[in-house]
Amino acid sequence: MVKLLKVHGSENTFFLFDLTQFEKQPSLSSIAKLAVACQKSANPVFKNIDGILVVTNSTHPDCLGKMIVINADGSRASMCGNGLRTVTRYLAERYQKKQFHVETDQADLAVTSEPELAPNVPAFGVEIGPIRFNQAAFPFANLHTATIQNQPLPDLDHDLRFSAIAVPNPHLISFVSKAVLQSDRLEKLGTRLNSKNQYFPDGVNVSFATILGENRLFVRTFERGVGFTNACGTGMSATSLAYAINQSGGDFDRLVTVFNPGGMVKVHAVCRAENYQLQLIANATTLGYITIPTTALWQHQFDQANYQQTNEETAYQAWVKAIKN
Ligand SMILES: N[C@@H](CCC[C@H](N)C(=O)O)C(=O)O
Repeated sequence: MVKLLKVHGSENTFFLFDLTQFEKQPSLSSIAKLAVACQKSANPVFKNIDGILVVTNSTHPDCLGKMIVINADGSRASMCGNGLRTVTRYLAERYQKKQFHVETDQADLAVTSEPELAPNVPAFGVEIGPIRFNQAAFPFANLHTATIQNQPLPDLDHDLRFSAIAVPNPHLISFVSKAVLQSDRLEKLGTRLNSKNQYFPDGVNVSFATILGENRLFVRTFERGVGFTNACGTGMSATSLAYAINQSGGDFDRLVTVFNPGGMVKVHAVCRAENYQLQLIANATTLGYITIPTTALWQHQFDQANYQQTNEETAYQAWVKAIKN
């Protein structure tokens, strides 16, 4: 029997798949096929997940585990901010620790347990990084610039300004009006840059943000490998950094509140001597526990799964209602 957790951070929903339960490790390609099969499933527990968070042991000092991110379309992502909070919760509960590191594709990231957002709404804080601005980190091409920092890109759009920040997964960010946010421009640009194109050959996560007030943003993201998502943790972190850089001529230390279609997160963006640091703080909700016979899982026979829901979503939705009022 295989165990999976269904989890979310700001309604960015994943299966958390702990590979330490297997004697013989399944391949990442079989997990990528599983992610794709979930999208095609008619079973509401399986369809519409944003990806699979693979958890394995880490050999790195201080790291309680390693996270590998598989997007909904089976592609691999170097990082996932909302996902990392749920992995942090899983490891924190398993090892009874409040502060540790998690190994990710490009860095061992510091994570912490944070005070609950409301009763039964557990919260965690995760470091987001490494942070890069150079063209090779994305990569991007044919845009006639080495970095993209709050500037027009006429090849992509006739009047928007863009910033590009890799954390380390790639993000293209634009601060827009409410009218632009509500238009189809994000979908069109996200679709274009995540299809075969000459500008972002590996695709890019595209976020449109509106400024609601000082240190208050709303961010919507069209994700690489997924499409529209309720929330993108790395996207909101990169957008908060772009906001802080554009709003500040020198040192900054900002706690930015970021609303998104799935809820709200806080991002602590710090710059000391041009050294940027980001911490993302928000919920890590366990929606339920799945058990499924091993053969059924790999043959994508999801009707054989048993799903035990928790009562955490009710508490989370009550919290979302309260923050909107
Ligand atoms: N939703 C995630 C980011 C997931 C990865 C992204 N789709 C990519 O390919 O870079 C988040 O919360 O950060």
